[in-house]
Amino acid sequence: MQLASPPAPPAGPDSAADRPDLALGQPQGWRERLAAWRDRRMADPAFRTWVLRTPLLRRVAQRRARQTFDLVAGFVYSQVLRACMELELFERLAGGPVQPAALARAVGLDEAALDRLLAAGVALKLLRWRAGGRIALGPLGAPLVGHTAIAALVEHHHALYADLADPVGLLRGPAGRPATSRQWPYTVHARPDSLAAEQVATYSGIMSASQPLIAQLVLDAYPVQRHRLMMDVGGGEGAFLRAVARQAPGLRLRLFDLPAVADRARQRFAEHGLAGRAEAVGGSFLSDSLPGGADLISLVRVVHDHDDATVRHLLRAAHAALPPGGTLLIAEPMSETPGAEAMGDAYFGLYLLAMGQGRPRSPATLRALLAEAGFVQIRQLATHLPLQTGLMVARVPGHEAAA
Ligand SMILES: CC(C)=CCC/C(C)=C/CC/C(C)=C/C=C/C(C)=C/C=C/C=C(C)/C=C/C=C(C)/C=C/C=C(C)/C=C/CC(C)(C)O
Ligand SMILES: C[S@@+](CC[C@H](N)C(=O)[O-])C[C@H]1O[C@@H](n2cnc3c(N)ncnc32)[C@H](O)[C@@H]1O
Repeated sequence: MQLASPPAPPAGPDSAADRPDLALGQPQGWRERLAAWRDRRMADPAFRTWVLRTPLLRRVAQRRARQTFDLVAGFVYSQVLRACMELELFERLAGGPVQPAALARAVGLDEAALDRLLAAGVALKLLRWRAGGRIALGPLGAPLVGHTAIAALVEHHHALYADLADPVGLLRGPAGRPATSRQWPYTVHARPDSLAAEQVATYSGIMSASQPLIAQLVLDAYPVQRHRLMMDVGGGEGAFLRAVARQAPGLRLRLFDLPAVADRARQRFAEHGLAGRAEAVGGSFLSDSLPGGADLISLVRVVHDHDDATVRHLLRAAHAALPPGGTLLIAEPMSETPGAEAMGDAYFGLYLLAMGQGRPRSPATLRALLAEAGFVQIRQLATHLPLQTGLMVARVPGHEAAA
């Protein structure tokens, strides 16, 4: 089989790669020069066409083309998922395959419109066709049945979607407050401890609803039961501590959060029969000292919400509130998470930008901040599902006085 040779590199200004007016960089060393040559070839339409016609290379090109198309069209896929969730299709299919006509009547769509959504859902593996033209759950849709955590997160994305309609505008610094930042009022309020109940209700609800994505993963990775008193700082309505209470019956629990949030947590503890074991303390770690007495402090999805100066203050406060030998546990999406890079640096990077403060941090960055605050024995814990959460533990130097 005679393989056509690759086309000669393009010359002249018409090649997209040859825009000297835009080119800013220069390769340094042979590795970068080789990479620059490769990149220029990939920017050449004739070369891409040649690769797609070359059997040994075609599969690579097709995979890259699909990956690129998914980047281009990903926002459409997200909205297909949102439509399926808004119409509760997964729950309606949980009992087995359904005729599209019956589903159309149930969701109030005309059949042609529903057919368009069903075809998209099948293409995205959320749904699948069954014999007789019936529609059923697909491999990605089945785990979403009754998944209130993901449903809550998908529903709350309307603000982020609006903010990312103009991503460069967001990056340049939006004229007004991004819609996402309004969902998290403690990021824009000078005295977050003065936030009223109605101002904290929505975000606290989203966090509680999404806590199941995190809690068991943390508890599988770290034995909280080895401690006496655990204080969850920024603990929200206490969903994480309620999971801890089930896992470690002997552990005393304390939650620290803004007063209006602590009130919600106190009510939830009472509702779950934990009033005698779990206390909720209202305050702000920006202005108040953290209560002492805990030998384990957790920060679950808190550190990434804040810029470095606040993080340094918070870590020093945690260090001061722990006894010698006390432990700090940080659980949150982290940058540079192997296998979940897009989650850490693309999703949370832009999410926290739209939130107006905070950033995803790599374990190495967190390690440096923890060491700066005086923590030692800093280590990252492996989680079986890197999606969404990295875990780090650190200790206050010294040994705890004998109990
Ligand atoms: C024969 C059988 C039964 C199976 C064989 C095949 C097989 C093994 C199938 C596996 C099925 C299975 C177990 C699937 C599991 C699927 C899972 C676990 C899916 C999980 C998806 C998680 C998602 C999509 C998480 C999304 C999280 C998001 C978007 C989080 C957003 C968080 C935000 C906005 C936080 C905000 C807080 C702030 C402000 C940043 O601090
Ligand atoms: C993203 S939520 C995480 C909640 C919970 N840890 C979870 O993972 O579900 C961040 C939490 O930090 C709390 N928070 C924000 N600023 C605070 C402050 N200055 N002092 C105390 N808590 C604060 C918020 O009220 C909220 O409950």
